[in-house]
Amino acid sequence: MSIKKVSLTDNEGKNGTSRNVLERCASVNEYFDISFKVMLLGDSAVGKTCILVRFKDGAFLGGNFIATVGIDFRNKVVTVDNMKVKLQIWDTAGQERFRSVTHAYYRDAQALLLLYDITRKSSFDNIRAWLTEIHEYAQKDVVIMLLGNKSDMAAERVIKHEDGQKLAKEYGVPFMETSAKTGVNVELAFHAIARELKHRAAEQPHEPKFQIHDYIESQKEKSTCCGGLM
Ligand SMILES: Nc1nc2c(ncn2[C@@H]2O[C@H](COP(=O)(O)OP(=O)(O)OP(=O)(O)O)[C@@H](O)[C@H]2O)c(=O)[nH]1
Repeated sequence: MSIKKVSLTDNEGKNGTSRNVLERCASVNEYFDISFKVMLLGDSAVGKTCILVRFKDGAFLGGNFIATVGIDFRNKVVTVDNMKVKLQIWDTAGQERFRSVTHAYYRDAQALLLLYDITRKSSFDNIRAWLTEIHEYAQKDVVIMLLGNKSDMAAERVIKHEDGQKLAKEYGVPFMETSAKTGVNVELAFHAIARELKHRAAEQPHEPKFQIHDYIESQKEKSTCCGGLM
């Protein structure tokens, strides 16, 4: 699989990425009605690339860990209420040395998936610092979702589900635990984001406001047992 981890370095700057983007845009011709940019953020090795690969290709990138260099993206079109919603999903490098590169992309994102690793406390402790960066660089109304990844690693867990929930509540953002390995809640996370963004963009005055928290709770069982998200 060719996704990982090479697109631009500190020295290449934004031009390297623009070229990359144009090449990819030319090759993407799947029909869509509306398009949004989503970014994956969080410490190195929390599983951002694996979550993206699971969602895009339905596969798990096991084996040796190779850190992302700079930033890369993949597109996926999902259907929301008969509307084709294209998610352009940016996978960022979690390593500190790439921060200045990734900051430049925050302001274009309509949604941010912020990940920690349930087996690594430091990745959870750093979530507050990530949220501070988000508030500094992202759009004010950006949709944020907190994900505790690697939920399949029950024996190594150090962050309780309730702790993730509590932190998310403090910041008023939706939360779920995911596993790129088993696929648990991965589709659901992206579908909830797509739905929230679509409703914001195409909201009718007479329609009740979309409630992302309620949607997630109502769909959780379906996504794990039957693969039938609505
Ligand atoms: N068991 C398990 N391992 C995972 C999961 N997600 C990722 N991993 C492993 O964790 C390591 C890091 O995953 P990546 O997706 O490369 O992490 P990343 O956040 O993209 O890292 P950077 O590119 O450095 O920012 C890899 O060895 C993956 O195989 C998961 O849900 N479960």
